Amino acid sequence: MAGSVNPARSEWDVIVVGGAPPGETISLYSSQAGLSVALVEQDKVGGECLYWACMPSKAMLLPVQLRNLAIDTPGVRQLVNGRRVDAAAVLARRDEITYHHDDTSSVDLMLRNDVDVIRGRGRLAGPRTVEVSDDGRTREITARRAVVLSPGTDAAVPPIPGLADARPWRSRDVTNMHEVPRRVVVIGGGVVACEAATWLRGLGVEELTLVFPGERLLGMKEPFVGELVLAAFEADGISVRTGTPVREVSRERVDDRGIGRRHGGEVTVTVGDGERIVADEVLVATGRVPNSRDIGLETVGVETTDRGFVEVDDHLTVPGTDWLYVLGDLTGRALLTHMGKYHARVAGEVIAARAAGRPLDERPYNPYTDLADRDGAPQVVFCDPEVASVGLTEAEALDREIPVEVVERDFAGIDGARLAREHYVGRAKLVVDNARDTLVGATFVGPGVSELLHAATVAVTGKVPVPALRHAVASFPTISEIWLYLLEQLRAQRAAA
Ligand SMILES: Cc1cc2nc3c(=O)[nH]c(=O)nc-3n(C[C@H](O)[C@H](O)[C@H](O)COP(=O)(O)OP(=O)(O)OC[C@H]3O[C@@H](n4cnc5c(N)ncnc54)[C@H](O)[C@@H]3O)c2cc1C
Ligand SMILES: NC(=O)c1ccc[n+]([C@@H]2O[C@H](COP(=O)([O-])OP(=O)(O)OC[C@H]3O[C@@H](n4cnc5c(N)ncnc54)[C@H](O)[C@@H]3O)[C@@H](O)[C@H]2O)c1
Repeated sequence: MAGSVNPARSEWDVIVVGGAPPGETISLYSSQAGLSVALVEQDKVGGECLYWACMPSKAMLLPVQLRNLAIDTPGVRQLVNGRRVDAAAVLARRDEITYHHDDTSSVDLMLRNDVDVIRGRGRLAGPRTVEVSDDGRTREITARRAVVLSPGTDAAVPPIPGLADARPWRSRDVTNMHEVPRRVVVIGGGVVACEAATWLRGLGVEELTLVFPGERLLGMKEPFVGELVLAAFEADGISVRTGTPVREVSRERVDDRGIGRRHGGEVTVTVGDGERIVADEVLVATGRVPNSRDIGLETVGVETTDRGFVEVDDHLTVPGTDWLYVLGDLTGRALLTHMGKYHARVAGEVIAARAAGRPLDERPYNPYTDLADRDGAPQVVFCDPEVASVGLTEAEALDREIPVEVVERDFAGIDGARLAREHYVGRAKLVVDNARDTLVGATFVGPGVSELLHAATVAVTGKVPVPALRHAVASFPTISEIWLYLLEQLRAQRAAA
């Protein structure tokens, strides 16, 4: 069996299945707590995030944002002279960011921290038991304290006639593309679709169409988000077909030359009332399927939800057990790397406490309880303009019967925004729980707003009273002064009420 572990060894305190950042984090936490740990990874330590998702996508998005900033900045615009980014240079840098898919440094980090790395496919084979298969060989290993599952998700391919047979690009292809097709149709209007559209167009796709049945781009966010992103996409020459179902996909010549290379000849995507869009590649970006099939859940009597996720309690423990933990996307809570790493820190504390026989205390903000998912996870969508949000939207707060007051305004008149770009377009909204006078949600759209988000996350998670926020003074001239303008508007609204 490949790996760095004595093949005769068969027992550890903690066994982790899946080596993306959540799996790495809990391995380090458990090892630092003095527990012996084996991390089982079937592919590369670093996982989807490092090689196929967050990191390669951001490596392509940041140069595109920078180029857009340049063409909106007199004095720098002239240097760019209308050109798009140098795709070959951006893709080369992307490959450096993903370490050319070499996981040596991630494995070394584990080994330096006394985490044993076992290469192979892990599968539960009964309580505290994991079967690992690699290269046709299988062995069973056992955990004295905990088994942790973090096997993530895969891209969904909806049952649209002809789609699967056309071998569409999926998220791994578009994040690891080696060729820039001239014409692309993106099926979907969510996070992957919006980010991918930004870098596809930025890297030189000439005809780009997004198609999906929903009303708005990023439909789960505040309504103004989709409107502003749509306007920016259309201004950049991207065609967006909202409210448009995809009927059929066909491709005469299928020739899958591997991830990130064209998978065949022309593709025809039939949409709406029969309109046919012809492209060189079609990308499917319609959500994720959890990797819960064939990980042996049935051997310990655990069922998945209808969508294939595994429900856990707020200690990230599978109910009815004190040894089986689930982290990251497989929980279905928030499909985000930072939330998976947060799960790992919470579960890491729980495992260490249980191993030491310490009770899990129930005080507010104790380290053993996942609070952040309940209040709404922070997320940045790195299209241009960026979208940054945390907590509940107004609609979600109303659904929870929270007495809501909202304040919403654009960035006009804010000197930091005038300085940031010649034509800064952005908008922000705070959702306030009127009874408690604390924020329950915040959304920002605009260039550079990702850096505004953590202040909002602190305010929401810390339940900072609005009167206290008034004393948190934003520096001049930054775009953070949006906070000042929103709070002043709230004050005026209240005075007028
Ligand atoms: C295109 C794209 C961009 C994204 N960008 C961002 C972003 O900017 N920020 C953000 O927060 N989130 C982003 N996400 C989401 C983020 O990638 C996921 O939330 C995160 O990777 C989830 O971590 P995970 O541990 O649950 O699973 P994964 O990252 O999917 O990792 C699972 C690991 O487990 C391994 N594995 C699976 N089954 C087994 C098994 N049976 N045995 C052994 N090993 C196994 C896999 O090989 C893999 O290494 C993005 C997602 C996509 C698709
Ligand atoms: N920056 C980030 O934080 C980041 C970036 C990328 C992905 N992610 C994570 O990855 C997850 C998956 O992203 P995603 O964009 O694949 O899913 P999503 O849930 O964000 O969006 C799915 C989109 O597909 C559309 N859709 C669904 N079925 C369809 C069909 N049959 N035909 C056409 N359109 C259809 C939906 O209307 C929606 O617009 C997200 O939950 C997100 O948390 C995060």
